[in-house]
Amino acid sequence: MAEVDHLAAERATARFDVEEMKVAWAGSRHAVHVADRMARLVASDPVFRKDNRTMLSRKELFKDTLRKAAHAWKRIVELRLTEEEADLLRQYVDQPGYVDLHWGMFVPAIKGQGTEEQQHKWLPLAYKFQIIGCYAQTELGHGSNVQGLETTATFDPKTDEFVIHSPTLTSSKWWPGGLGKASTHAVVYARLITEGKDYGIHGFIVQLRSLEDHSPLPGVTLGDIGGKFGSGAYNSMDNGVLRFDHVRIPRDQMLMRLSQVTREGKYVHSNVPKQLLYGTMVYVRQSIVADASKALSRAVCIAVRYSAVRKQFGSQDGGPETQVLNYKTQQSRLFPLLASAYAFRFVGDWLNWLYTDVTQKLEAKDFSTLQEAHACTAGLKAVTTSVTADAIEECRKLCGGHGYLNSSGLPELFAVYVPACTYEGDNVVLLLQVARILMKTVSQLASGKQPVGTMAYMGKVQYLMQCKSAVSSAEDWLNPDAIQEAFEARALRMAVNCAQNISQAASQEEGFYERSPDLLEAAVAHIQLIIVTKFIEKVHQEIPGHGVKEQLQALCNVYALYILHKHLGDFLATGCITPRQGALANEQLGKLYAQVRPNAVALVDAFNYTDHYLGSVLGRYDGDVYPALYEEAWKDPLNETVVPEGYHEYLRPLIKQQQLKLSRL
Ligand SMILES: CCCCC/C=C\C/C=C\C/C=C\C/C=C\C/C=C\CC/C=C/C(=O)SCCNC(=O)CCNC(=O)[C@H](O)C(C)(C)COP(=O)(O)OP(=O)(O)OC[C@H]1O[C@@H](n2cnc3c(N)ncnc32)[C@H](O)[C@@H]1OP(=O)(O)O
Ligand SMILES: Cc1cc2nc3c(=O)[nH]c(=O)nc-3n(C[C@H](O)[C@H](O)[C@H](O)COP(=O)(O)OP(=O)(O)OC[C@H]3O[C@@H](n4cnc5c(N)ncnc54)[C@H](O)[C@@H]3O)c2cc1C
Repeated sequence: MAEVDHLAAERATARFDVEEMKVAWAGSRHAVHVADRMARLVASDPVFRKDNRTMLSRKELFKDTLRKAAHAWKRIVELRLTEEEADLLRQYVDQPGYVDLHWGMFVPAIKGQGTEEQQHKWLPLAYKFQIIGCYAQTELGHGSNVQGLETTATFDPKTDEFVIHSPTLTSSKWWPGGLGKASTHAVVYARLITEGKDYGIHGFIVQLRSLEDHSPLPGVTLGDIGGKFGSGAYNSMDNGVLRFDHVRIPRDQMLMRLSQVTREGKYVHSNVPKQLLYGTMVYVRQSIVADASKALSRAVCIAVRYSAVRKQFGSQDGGPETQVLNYKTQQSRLFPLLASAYAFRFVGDWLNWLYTDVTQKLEAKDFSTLQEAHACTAGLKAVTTSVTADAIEECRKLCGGHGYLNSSGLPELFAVYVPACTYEGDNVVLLLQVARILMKTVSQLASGKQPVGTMAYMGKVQYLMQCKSAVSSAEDWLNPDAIQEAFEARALRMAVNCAQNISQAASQEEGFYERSPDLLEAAVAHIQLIIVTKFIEKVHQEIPGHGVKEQLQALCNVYALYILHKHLGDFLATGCITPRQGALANEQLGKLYAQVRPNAVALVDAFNYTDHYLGSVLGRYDGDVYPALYEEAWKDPLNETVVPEGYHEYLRPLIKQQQLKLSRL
């Protein structure tokens, strides 16, 4: 706790119990406690220092990442941390590195696609870090189009081996995190060829480097693909390039849970949907949604605290200046982002539940919810990451000039976060997947097939296509049914409009292609409906703690009405609401901002972030921003000497030359 609390007055105006809000945010009292312990463990350990990160060279940064990963592992073993604790500890270390891919994709790929025997063999090695793995799918020539990958795995029945080969330059694996320098093994996705036939993409466990001296194995060419956007940020990760020259692996290193190749070379596909091959991506997409709320809440925490400290204008008569947080424009830019952080947190929890439920059904050979899992993970990943990336940049602007300093933490957060819009599926490509499923659902309505899950609202097509909102005052927009109906009608009407337009094209495929910009918007409307619905459902639950439910209710309304205001064109064009009702929603939004204002600092305190994790002089818990900014500036390597290096070579001769010229005049 800080000695001087410059934000004490702000904290005193909160109308709710912050400790209970921490529980609502984290999910349980236990979750608050564990997260708190792990965050403090990391913050108090000098090895995990990160304030100098943006000043390190790429090589220094990479070595620092290796050091932190090794130290984190040492602490996890020494303290016998549980899986939950270890995950949190790694999260608070807050530096992307090979371990993210080892635990986040390599292990899940083996768990999801390996047979029991394969799991038995490989997982214990991975769990103890006797091998380090990555996920090598994307190639130089293809990322989005997984079916277009070119690497081959040709079965050789003579030796009972697969021959892994990169036939072209574009078949080089390109991007996998951890591949460039750290991994000893990879799950490699390649075209399976046996008995002269190409059976498409399958996963294979391939050793890449020696376990003795880390040198690449014969036939394997490996390296890092080069520096990436921003200083520090994702440059701690060794995204890599990999080529194979007829590398042989035993047949049993093909991941054989979904399909097998027999000793004789026969291809056998189990009676399961082939899309299960994409299971690891589905798993990571749902975790990315949970991460979006973390990244967004960090940015919002910094911007809210700083906006409460920063004062500008309003004191002509010598009185106090205005806190920038009191400007209505600051509130209308910032509070929807605060509400979005909470909205993404709750939809992330729900998505995690859905994922677990679908996984259990898959175990029981029930594949009926696979499409729902794909649509929800793809769509929510796309919307939450796009919003979060834009929001971090907005928070930087909300912090004025100081937001542009590395010490604000925002440039690095933006640089590290923005590739989330691309990795694990480009957001446009993923939204088009959602749109395809929407079009399929609309086309099935005529046959009387009742849509289920998050598409169930489409079953009310007769009503939703013609309903008119009953809102007649600003307060009417506080009724969740009014919000729900408007969002459902907008999403359905946009989808039906697209379907009608597509049906007029020469073919379904051509219509889909021509109408894809509209389809993207329809997919976004559907996903926003899911987020709003899950927030409303959350607020309907019993939520303990003085004032907590009321605050969440207000944030839920802010989120919904902000989306309505921002996409008013959709709501009006589809005739769901009138211009007057749109204006009433905006009026209510202004009232909600006033309600949020006294609670704003406490609402970001509820995220319970340590100053170490926030990594921002502007977002400090104690609000003592100016001395920290001043002190931080002097730490820059440029300030190590009063006269800069290069003065004698470049500045002095220039100045002297000009002086000489002037003296001649
Ligand atoms: C200050 C800061 C300091 C540091 C801070 C530190 C941290 C910052 C904070 C946060 C960081 C954030 C997150 C971190 C967490 C994790 C991320 C870590 C690292 C990132 C690693 C990245 C890895 C990767 O990118 S791996 C590669 C991913 N690649 C892709 O996603 C490729 C995308 N393409 C596809 O998925 C597919 O090709 C396609 C687009 C879906 C098309 O597939 P195709 O087979 O061609 O199918 P279609 O013909 O379109 O469809 C056929 C049929 O299948 C259905 N389908 C498709 N996919 C699925 C599926 N997954 N599941 C189920 N069904 C599916 C489709 O609907 C269709 O069905 P139908 O036949 O019924 O119509
Ligand atoms: C930081 C980072 C980490 C990564 N880590 C890994 C990893 O660990 N393992 C791994 O295998 N891969 C990894 N990747 C690769 C990543 O998964 C791909 O870059 C991603 O899936 C996008 O594919 P692409 O690069 O082929 O983009 P492209 O598909 O080439 O996209 C280019 C443009 O084309 C558009 N586009 C493409 N197809 C369509 C379409 N059908 N309709 C309309 N527009 C379209 C896209 O919207 C985009 O604007 C990583 C990438 C990054 C940036």
